Amino acid sequence: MNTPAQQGKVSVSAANALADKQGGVLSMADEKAKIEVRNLELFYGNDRALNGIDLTIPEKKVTAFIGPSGCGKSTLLRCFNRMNDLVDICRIEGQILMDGKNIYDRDVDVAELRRNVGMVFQKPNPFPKSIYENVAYGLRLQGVSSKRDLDEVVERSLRAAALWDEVKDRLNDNAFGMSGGQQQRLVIARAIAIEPEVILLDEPASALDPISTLKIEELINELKDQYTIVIVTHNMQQAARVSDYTAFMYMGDLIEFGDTNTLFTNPSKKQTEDYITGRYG
Ligand SMILES: Nc1ncnc2c1ncn2[C@@H]1O[C@H](COP(=O)(O)OP(=O)(O)OP(=O)(O)O)[C@@H](O)[C@H]1O
Repeated sequence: MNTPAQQGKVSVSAANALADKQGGVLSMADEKAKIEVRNLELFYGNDRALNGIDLTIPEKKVTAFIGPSGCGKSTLLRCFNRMNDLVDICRIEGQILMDGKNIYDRDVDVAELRRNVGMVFQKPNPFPKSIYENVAYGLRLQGVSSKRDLDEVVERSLRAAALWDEVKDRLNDNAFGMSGGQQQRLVIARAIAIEPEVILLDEPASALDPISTLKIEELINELKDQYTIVIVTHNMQQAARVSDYTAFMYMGDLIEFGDTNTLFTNPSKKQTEDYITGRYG
């Protein structure tokens, strides 16, 4: 159950975020599993980047991956929509179940998987098209051509991405004319437009100014009622502010996973404590 504070606006500081969450300790026992990672090993050539990860990502919650540079956060995230398939030297062992089905089974349609699992990267990557066409892009690919249907989805997606009011009068302008923060919300609107169930965010705010970062964090908080969200972040305060659950990784291992509040205030492993108190990383 979310606390009222979690359902409301995201606090500005990590301290407040954690204070807001007091009394609302979450338990995986109450969650529905969306993604189950089972004994996942991942190799780049002969180098092992993930060492037998076991982890369950809960449905319609925000899960953050934290840990020092190179510990495997992005690598693990990219397994969830099989982005690593694009890396020739990458090989995986183990399983990733989404709604109980192994997404690495031979009969899985990878294009369909990627429609269902949207991804947003560190650097906003709008297409060199109008704001409208960026959001309509995925639908057009699916063969939707009715202007009324497209208009409706474009507006709904831009509203969901908290961007509609800022752009409704310039939908035909090129997306490159938007600020970085607006571009990132546009990319999120583009992802939402094709109605994925899972949204992967790989350091979505690290290239943005503090105000744009706050908007993205508020947006994440609003989207989690509808989507399962997994976010990689270097910023521990951000993880504390936006996530319900946090996974701490170190050198390809999952060291600790649990309720964000507990992980940041009462970690069970010394390595987690050392990291969150800034002793390394
Ligand atoms: N395409 C690739 N080819 C070879 N090795 C890779 C590739 N991508 C990542 N690695 C290696 O895998 C390990 C994990 O990298 P990854 O980018 O997943 O870590 P990370 O925790 O996300 O780091 P950062 O926070 O710096 O982004 C690192 O040793 C990295 O060098």
